[in-house]
Amino acid sequence: MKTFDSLFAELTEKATTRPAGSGTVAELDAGVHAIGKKIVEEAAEVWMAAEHETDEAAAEEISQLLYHLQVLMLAKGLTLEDVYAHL
Ligand SMILES: N=c1c2ncn([C@@H]3O[C@H](COP(=O)(O)OP(=O)(O)OP(=O)(O)O)[C@@H](O)[C@H]3O)c2ncn1[C@@H]1O[C@H](COP(=O)(O)O)[C@@H](O)[C@H]1O
Repeated sequence: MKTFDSLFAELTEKATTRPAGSGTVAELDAGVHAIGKKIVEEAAEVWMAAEHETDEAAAEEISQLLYHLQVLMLAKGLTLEDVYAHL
């Protein structure tokens, strides 16, 4: 099973090697403004799923929000340590 750290390592590799067809590369190319909008959209989906859908649906939406947060971290050049320092 993937973890937050292993996904970040995978996305870091994608950002470096830029394989064709990678959604991560496309999102990084779209820029911080577009990624930020995606985060807001996914956060709303997390909220709605938590209130009105199953626990599984909420967990899936949370995973998507975590993914987009990681893409934003990469776009900004932030590391896991930069974020963990504030936990
Ligand atoms: N975990 C994720 C992940 N979570 C969410 N997403 C993206 O976020 C979108 C969220 O989907 P929604 O359900 O909100 O649907 P949507 O709003 O219609 O989606 P879009 O129209 O924006 O594509 C998905 O379509 C994916 O593009 C993800 N994209 C990739 N990953 C993982 O990231 C890794 C690298 O992926 P690639 O860069 O695509 O190779 C792989 O391990 C993937 O499993």
